[in-house]
Amino acid sequence: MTAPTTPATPASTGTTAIVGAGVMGETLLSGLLRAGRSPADLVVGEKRPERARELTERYGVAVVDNLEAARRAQTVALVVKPQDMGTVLEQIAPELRPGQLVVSLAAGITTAFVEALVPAGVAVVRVMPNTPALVDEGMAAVSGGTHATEENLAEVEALLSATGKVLRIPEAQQDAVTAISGSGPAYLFFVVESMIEAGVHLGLPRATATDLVVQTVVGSATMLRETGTHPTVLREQVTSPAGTTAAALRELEVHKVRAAFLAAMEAARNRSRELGA
Ligand SMILES: NC(=O)C1=CN([C@@H]2O[C@H](COP(=O)(O)OP(=O)(O)OC[C@H]3O[C@@H](n4cnc5c(N)ncnc54)[C@H](O)[C@@H]3O)[C@@H](O)[C@H]2O)C=CC1
Ligand SMILES: O=C(O)[C@@H]1CCC=N1
Repeated sequence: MTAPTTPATPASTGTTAIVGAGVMGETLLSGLLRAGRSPADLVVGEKRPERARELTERYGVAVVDNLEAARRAQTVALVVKPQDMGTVLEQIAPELRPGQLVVSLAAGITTAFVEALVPAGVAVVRVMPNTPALVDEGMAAVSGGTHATEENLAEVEALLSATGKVLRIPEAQQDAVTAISGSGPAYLFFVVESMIEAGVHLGLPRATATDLVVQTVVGSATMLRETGTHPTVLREQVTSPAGTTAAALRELEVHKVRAAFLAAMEAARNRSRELGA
């Protein structure tokens, strides 16, 4: 039996800055607040003024310019698009000082890229999170850069374990991890959408089809986690000889769904590499 992950309260690590408060930045921010961090210990850098106002109203956090965020913080989490990382690092570099920790959550961006743009003595950690962190069911993978210490990695793990499970991995695996757990929620939502549409096609009301699909996904995911049983075994348990499931699975094979997942995840891994090149 695998125990569900219990969100932990992050250790007190001084002020944390979140630069880039879009989907993932807000996910991190709200998770830290749910885990008991005080809004006074958090500071946000966000370039869209209307978004900045929204975050201050919703969470009571200070939104300041990026330089000020870097000045105030001990740990700076960068949650902008990979294409914006160079600009943001160049903006904040004058305020970064030895002993600070920079955490990049951007797909593809390597610790070497970040290290080349920050002063010597600034530690760098790379993270690939995912959006289920919004409901404390996130999956984050963490890799240390050249100068990251055990203490730096432990701090980032504590920050992220507030919103789900955390794995420490070699950085060489980060692009593949991005293709699995980083982008993975989108594949599952796509499957859910497809199943709901199919239910509607079979004549069910949309609301009924949605309830059936969502609970089936939650129940199946809970079985996987709580029993620890291999998915093949669980699938076989549903598949009666010459039954309905066998008929459906044959169609999934005919339509090459397995091959499609392999191609899709290779494409995501390759795109992650390109973003970091
Ligand atoms: N959305 C997701 O599921 C995941 C996203 N990520 C990574 O998180 C990062 C952000 O992604 P999203 O949140 O989806 O994008 P987003 O577009 O929702 O958020 C990016 C935010 O950064 C702000 N921004 C851009 N330039 C800025 C600057 N110079 N200073 C301050 N703020 C600036 C934008 O206004 C925006 O609010 C990306 O690097 C992505 O690879 C990683 C894992 C999952
Ligand atoms: O689509 C993207 O590039 C980001 C990284 C992983 C999930 N979303």
